[in-house]
Amino acid sequence: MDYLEFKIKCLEQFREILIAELSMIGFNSFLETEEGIDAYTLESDFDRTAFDEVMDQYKVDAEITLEEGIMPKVNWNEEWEKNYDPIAVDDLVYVRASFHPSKPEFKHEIVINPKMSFGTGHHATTFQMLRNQGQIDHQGKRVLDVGSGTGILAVMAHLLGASEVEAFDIDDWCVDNGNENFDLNGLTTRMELGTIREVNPKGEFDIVLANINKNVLLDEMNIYGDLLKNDGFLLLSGFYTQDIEDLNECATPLGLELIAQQSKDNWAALILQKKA
Ligand SMILES: C[S@@+](CC[C@H](N)C(=O)[O-])C[C@H]1O[C@@H](n2cnc3c(N)ncnc32)[C@H](O)[C@@H]1O
Repeated sequence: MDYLEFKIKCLEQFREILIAELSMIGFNSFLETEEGIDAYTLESDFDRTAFDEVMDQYKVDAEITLEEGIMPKVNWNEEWEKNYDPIAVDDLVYVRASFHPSKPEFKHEIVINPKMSFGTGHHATTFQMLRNQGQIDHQGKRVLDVGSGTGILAVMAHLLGASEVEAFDIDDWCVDNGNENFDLNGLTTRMELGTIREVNPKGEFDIVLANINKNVLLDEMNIYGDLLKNDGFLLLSGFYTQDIEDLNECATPLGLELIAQQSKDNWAALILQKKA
């Protein structure tokens, strides 16, 4: 898959609207730069007419100048080999890429080819989510993974014996990558695209996993609570240690009781349990 790259110089106050307009015509990644934005789209998704229309509309007011190119083909395996070492979470699980040798001495092993998605176990949030999953009985349980990224937590749930795992993410690059990782780890479930409101998961879950960010978690906490069975577990991360209180204040009135908390590199992770 080739990605097209557009380096768009523009006035600062037009960045946001240009990102919104380009998102609507299929661009899926943006980098804000000193001079404007770099925008990326899959070559196969690119609609030249729609793009030219957006540029024409804002060209004068936003003082746009444009440079267009194809993102150099990346040899992902080489990139990963340079940047991605395997990682062990305690003695629970060994996370590696497909080009790393296996380590049979670990109880569980996850193979993640992360491409551009978040979730290799190196970040303190993912690491602690995996560790907390290891504390919870997943055997025969129904698990929901919100903001699944590479799919690493969904894979962990599967390895820990979950009978059903549902996963979704708002980023379609993650969905493609997540499904590749599900294939690599023997999960037949498919990652879906969207927010929890759009995906609208059905039925109740024993475990809900959500490593996203403070604002999304606060906004969606009542939905997680509604989706949980009584005594079910909600595992959260993606926020700083100083935000634990805010998260807990939002969770408590929903009947979600904080039963464990930890921090690593100032990133927090919580285990909450739904009480009847
Ligand atoms: C911090 S990463 C976590 C990825 C993985 N679950 C892990 O633990 O490593 C957060 C993920 O949530 C996704 N995301 C952000 N907002 C979201 C939302 N409202 N609903 C679903 N996914 C969201 C992002 O695209 C990203 O892949």
